[in-house]
Amino acid sequence: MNKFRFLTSGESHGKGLIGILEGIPSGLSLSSEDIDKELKRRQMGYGRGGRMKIESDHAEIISGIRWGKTIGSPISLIIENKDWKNWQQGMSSESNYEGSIPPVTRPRPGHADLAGALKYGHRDIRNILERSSARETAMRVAIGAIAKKFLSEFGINIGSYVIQIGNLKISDPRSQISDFREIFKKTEASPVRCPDEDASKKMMELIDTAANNGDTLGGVFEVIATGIPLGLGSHIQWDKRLDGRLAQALMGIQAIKGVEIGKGFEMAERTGSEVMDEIFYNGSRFYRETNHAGGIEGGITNGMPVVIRAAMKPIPTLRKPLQSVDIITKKPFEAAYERSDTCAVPAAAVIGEAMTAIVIADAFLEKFGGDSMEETKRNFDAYAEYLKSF
Ligand SMILES: Cc1cc2nc3c(=O)[nH]c(=O)nc-3n(C[C@H](O)[C@H](O)[C@H](O)COP(=O)(O)O)c2cc1C
Ligand SMILES: C=C(O[C@@H]1CC(C(=O)O)=C[C@@H](OP(=O)(O)O)[C@H]1O)C(=O)O
Repeated sequence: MNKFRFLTSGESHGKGLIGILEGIPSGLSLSSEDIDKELKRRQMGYGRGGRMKIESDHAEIISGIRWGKTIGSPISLIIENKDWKNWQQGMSSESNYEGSIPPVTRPRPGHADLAGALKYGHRDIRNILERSSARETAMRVAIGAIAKKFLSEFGINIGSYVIQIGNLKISDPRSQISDFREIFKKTEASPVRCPDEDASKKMMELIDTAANNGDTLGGVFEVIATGIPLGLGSHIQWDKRLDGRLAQALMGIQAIKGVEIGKGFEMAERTGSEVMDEIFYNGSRFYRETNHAGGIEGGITNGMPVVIRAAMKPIPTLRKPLQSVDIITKKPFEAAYERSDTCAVPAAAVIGEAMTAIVIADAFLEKFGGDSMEETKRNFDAYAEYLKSF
């Protein structure tokens, strides 16, 4: 990733999150409302725990935007952690507060706790869990919102929906409703971000049952990017392939354990004649009648919508005790529980959209990037003309 670069910093219960991004051309209209509406979508979703009642995320724009437009310099953002007020001493950078809260010495299975403490030489696991927390994804969604706004200027839109919670799967919504806008509208109306109304209710019941049993759930979501021009990514080197770049970006979300493009794993059990998308020509352009490939062949977009699925494991912190060993006493204990999400697949889907937008914006800038929006549009329009005349 190089045309669109970003870094985040910030601990879950620290003062806040910081993000710096570079690569957005000058002249893109952008406001903090554009970003906050995506932050709000990430915070909603049935199954979240007590922390989401404390936070109400807002991105403050620190640099890179003047009078509502990008100026071409790096954009930096801050999102405050409202929970910080409860942690001012425990998370202070000042040495005189050392020891003001007891160290965390009990590693939670399924978290970075044990491996992180051993690797970084910490006897207080808080030094690991604060950064491994998915709180950091709020900033990724803020940065993704900027990527989305940029892409929307070129007719590219990115949405998502949940297709599975625990073992409850819905059949592919794209096989029933052909208009993506309709699928996304139904999704936004569902507390679990699932376009199937009946399944949404059953998914909420499953989440309630898991919570009552002190247990947690994972699931699967799908991200769709429409309006994608043919020719993003490349076959010429492993790290330029767009499918590989998307897989890394999605897998880089906390608790995501599987990613597939198009029919993905299902392709492995079918014959070639069942899953290749045949090519047709209608007198003015090449087209496909199917999209099993999920819009990418040979690492290059082929003009069809890009379709990505990601599988999320169940939330690792459970009210039901799990066996672990204290890193100081070396004695077994049953993990204590304070608060946690029961299921965060709906939120992960919104984060998946953001990561997809970031990767696609990067590939888009590689192909069409100018220093200003005007120049980028000129490059894009010239390419569209070239494709028409091919
Ligand atoms: C939106 C979101 C919310 C999450 N909330 C929690 C939570 O409340 N409690 C928890 O134990 N894990 C939660 N997780 C998962 C952990 O962050 C993740 O499992 C952990 O950092 C270990 O990383 P890994 O699962 O990728 O190995 C959440 C993940 C996401 C994406
Ligand atoms: C704070 C967020 O998610 C958190 C991710 C998380 C984890 O372990 O990943 C644990 C929980 O935090 P806490 O331990 O403070 O209750 C979640 O609420 C967020 O999404 O903004």
